[in-house]
Amino acid sequence: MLARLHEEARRALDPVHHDYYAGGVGAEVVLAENEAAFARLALLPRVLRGSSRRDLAVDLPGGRSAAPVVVSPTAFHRLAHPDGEVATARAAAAAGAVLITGVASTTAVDEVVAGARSVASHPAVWFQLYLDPAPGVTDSLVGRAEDAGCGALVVTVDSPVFGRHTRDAANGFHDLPAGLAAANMRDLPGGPPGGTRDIGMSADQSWDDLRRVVERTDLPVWVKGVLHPADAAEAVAVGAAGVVVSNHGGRQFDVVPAAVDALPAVVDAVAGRVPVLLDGGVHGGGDVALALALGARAVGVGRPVLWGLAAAGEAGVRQVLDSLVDEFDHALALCGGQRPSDLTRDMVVRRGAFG
Ligand SMILES: Cc1cc2nc3c(=O)[nH]c(=O)nc-3n(C[C@H](O)[C@H](O)[C@H](O)COP(=O)(O)O)c2cc1C
Ligand SMILES: O=C(O)C(=O)c1ccccc1
Repeated sequence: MLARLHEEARRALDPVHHDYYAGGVGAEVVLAENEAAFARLALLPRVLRGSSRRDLAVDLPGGRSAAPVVVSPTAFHRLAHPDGEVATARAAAAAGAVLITGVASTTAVDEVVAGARSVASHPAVWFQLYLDPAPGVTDSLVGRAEDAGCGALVVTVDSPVFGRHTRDAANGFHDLPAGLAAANMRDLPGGPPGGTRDIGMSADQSWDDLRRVVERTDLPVWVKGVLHPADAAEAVAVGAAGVVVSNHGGRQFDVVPAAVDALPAVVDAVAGRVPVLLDGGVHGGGDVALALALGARAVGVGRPVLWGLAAAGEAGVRQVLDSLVDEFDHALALCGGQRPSDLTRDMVVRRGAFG
């Protein structure tokens, strides 16, 4: 299903935009590893203890998700489809999935939330942002997310500098086409009147800057892009509500481990104090089950959502989410589980190294 939608998306997209979505940094080692690492793992099902009445819902700081699959933040959805982030938001809300909408969206966050609300009364939409070098810009973005009705903030910390996307450099893709803009970056302090500020990233950001955000908002703050267990502990110490284990889909640094390989140590460091999400390389319900068994409360999907959006707009995103959830439900049944928390680490083995 996902492979077919990716093929349809490839046909629908400008090849340069397809490369932007699909690509990674360096030799794209990490991009490939994220999926390959799942394929190296296997599940040992438990038997004679399941149920035909399965409950997939998970409660997270910032909202409930009907299943442990959320939409990871990805940039520029109107490159994929004219309905852009509104289509994504409607599909996520209809599926009951948490949507993490990004600062780099081509639709302003209040319109994204309005899209979600047009199909569900209490959709969970979270806002992803970077720590801008100008604190006033970060504060304005947080205010926009709060005013829009977002349920949580997700601060991405794996981008002290922007990743060097190999395919974009080869294709000369650096700017959005005319008519599209990073809508959340309009009319910010220090920005051009009526125009958009560049999305700010800085190698000078510190845990103090993150703490400042935590202290200035009532929203739960997730920290996205953690791989080192000590950083996960630091995130908890500054008041993060949750941690997202992620290597940005292989788009930042090509020398890091696969996300799922970094997950267990982070789960151990956090020691149940906050929930842990994982994204990167999830492309089937079995991957969802593996990540949950290793301690993730839920997983995020980035590119699969973009493929659904490019292939068939809102209906395509819905197909991606529904098929992942349906596959996960089937996997849970085959593992003798009734709810996501029935998947435990003792059920995961390394393929070829069991016993
Ligand atoms: C085209 C694209 C744009 C992305 N933009 C952002 C972003 O603006 N902020 C962010 O935190 N992560 C961003 N990501 C990373 C995703 O949130 C997520 O970590 C990654 O895509 C997960 O891997 P997957 O695509 O294998 O599911 C982006 C990923 C892609 C593919
Ligand atoms: O492309 C990305 O991975 C990404 O994170 C991003 C960040 C800011 C603007 C555009 C994309």
